[in-house]
Amino acid sequence: MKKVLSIAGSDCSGGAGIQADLKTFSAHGVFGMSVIVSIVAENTSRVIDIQDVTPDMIQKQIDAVFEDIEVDAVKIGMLSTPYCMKAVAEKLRQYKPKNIVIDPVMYAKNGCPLMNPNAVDTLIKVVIPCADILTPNIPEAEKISGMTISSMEDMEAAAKRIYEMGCRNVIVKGGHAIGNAVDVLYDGRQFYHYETYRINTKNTHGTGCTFSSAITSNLALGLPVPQAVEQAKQYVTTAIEHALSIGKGNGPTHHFYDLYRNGLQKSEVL
Ligand SMILES: Nc1ncnc2c1ncn2[C@@H]1O[C@H](COP(=O)(O)OP(=O)(O)O)[C@@H](O)[C@H]1O
Ligand SMILES: Cc1ncc(COP(=O)(O)O)c(N)n1
Repeated sequence: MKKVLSIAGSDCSGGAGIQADLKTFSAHGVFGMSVIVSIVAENTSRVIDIQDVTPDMIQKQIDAVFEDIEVDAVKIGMLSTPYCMKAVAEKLRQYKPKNIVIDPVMYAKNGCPLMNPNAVDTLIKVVIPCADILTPNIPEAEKISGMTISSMEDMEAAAKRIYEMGCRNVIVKGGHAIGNAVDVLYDGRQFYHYETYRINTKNTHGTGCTFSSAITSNLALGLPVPQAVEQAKQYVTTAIEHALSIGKGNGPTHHFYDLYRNGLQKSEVL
C-alpha cells in the first residue's frame, strides 16, 4: 500500500483542504495521512475564522509521521503565514521525501483569503524551491510571477517564470479562465496542455485540492509526471461533473470510488 501525506488546512465543511485530500487519496487506493497546519472555520459560502497551529506543533506532527512511516508522496496545501511555511520547509529539507506536490493556496472559492498577503515573499523564497510540482491557479500564478495572465501565451510565460524560481515542474491551472478548462504543465523543457470542456456549475469548492491530491496519489503509485497529471485531470473533471449541491454557496467535488476505478462516465480529456 502506498502512503501519502497531506500537509494543509482543515475545512470543517468537508469540501476542501485536508478533508478533500483524504477523500481523494482513498479513491486512488493509497493510504492517506494528515498534518494540520491551520483550522479553518469555513463552509461553502464563507470563511468565518482561521486558527493556525503553532510551528512547533506542525513540526511535531511531521516528525510523528516520518519517524514511523515511509512516505511515498507529500501534498502541501494551505500555509497561511511565513511561520507555517518555514516550519514545513525546514522539515521537508530534513526528511527529503519524494514526490512533493505544492498547491500554493491563497483564496477560498468564495474569495476569502487563506494566505496572509505578506507571505508571498516567503512562499517564493522558501516554499517553491521544495516543490517537485507546483500547481497555482491563474490568480496565484499572477501573484507569484508578477505578470497579468489573459491568454494561453501568458499562462506559458508565467509557468516559465515560476519554474525559474526553483520548482521542478509547474502547472498553471485554467479553472479561472474563460472557455475550455486548459491546464499547462512546464517541466523546464516543454509544455503539456490538458484540456476539457468547461463544466457549467458553481460547485467548484475543493477543485484545486482534489486535483493536487490526485496528482500526488498518482506519483506515489509510480506514474511519471505527465501521466500523473493527465489522470488527475480526468479524476478532477469527473469529481466536478458529479459535484454535490451541498450548502448555500459553492458545493464540493464528489469522490466516488466506482466512478473512477470502473471508468463509468469518466470524462475524456480532449
Ligand atoms: N468549471 C470547470 N470545468 C472543468 N474543469 C474545471 C472547472 N473549474 C476548474 N476546473 C479544473 O479543476 C482543476 C482545478 O483548477 P482551479 O479550479 O483553477 O483550481 P483552484 O481550486 O486552485 O482555484 C483544474 O484541472 C481546472 O482545469
Ligand atoms: C482549508 C482549505 N484549504 C484550501 C482551500 C481552497 O480550496 P480549493 O482551491 O480546492 O477550492 C479551502 N477552501 N480551505
